[in-house]
Amino acid sequence: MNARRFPVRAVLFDLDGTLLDTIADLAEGANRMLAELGRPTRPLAEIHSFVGKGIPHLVRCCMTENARASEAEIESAVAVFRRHYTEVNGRYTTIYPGVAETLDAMRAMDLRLACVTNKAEAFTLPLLERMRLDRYFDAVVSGDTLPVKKPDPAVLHHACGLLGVASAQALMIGDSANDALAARAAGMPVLLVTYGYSEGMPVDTIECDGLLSIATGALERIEVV
Ligand SMILES: O=C(O)COP(=O)(O)O
Ligand SMILES: [Mg+2]
Repeated sequence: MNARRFPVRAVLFDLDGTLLDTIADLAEGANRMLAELGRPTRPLAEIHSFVGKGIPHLVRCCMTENARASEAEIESAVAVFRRHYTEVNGRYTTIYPGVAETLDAMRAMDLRLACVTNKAEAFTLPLLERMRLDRYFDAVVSGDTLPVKKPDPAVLHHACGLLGVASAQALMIGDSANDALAARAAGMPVLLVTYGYSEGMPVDTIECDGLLSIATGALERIEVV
């Protein structure tokens, strides 16, 4: 049976865990931070479960999960993380299979494309350039573009405003509950990839409009209007 196609003029993509596999660089930045602060480093799988709500949240989890840290220590740890992550951002990052083909096909369909990420702008823009993905996007909304991040729907409305489309004419493609909740609240359909980072939650337990094992699967779920 064919799944329902969503009538769309734009597609909004999450970044970490959806377009790019960035976990090795995030874990390297986090562990360099922990080592500098004289704290035990953490396994990659644990850091994986901390990714999704932006850098301040990642650093807070690294500092407080089975450990203690004051607010002042967490705040200065964010600055340490940012210094290390600036050095490693993109070093071990890879593009997931099917992503470039999907973006090429969507551009050929005249869809407007945006990247909407909780990653801070200082890391998002150089990473998109380094991975040669910047050329696909008509708009990029990062974790510190607005005072709020996903799951707040304001970031998706903001991206649609930049693209000049109504939120109801856009499709969100992400990997976590932050993407799904933001899309639901913004009144747009959402598909989740099964290969990304979902904060330790099984992705098939997150309420959404469908799962994608590879990004190209999205092409069968849209109809350009
Ligand atoms: O920075 C994060 O924690 C996650 O970023 P994302 O929104 O691109 O998945
Ligand atoms: Mg993500």
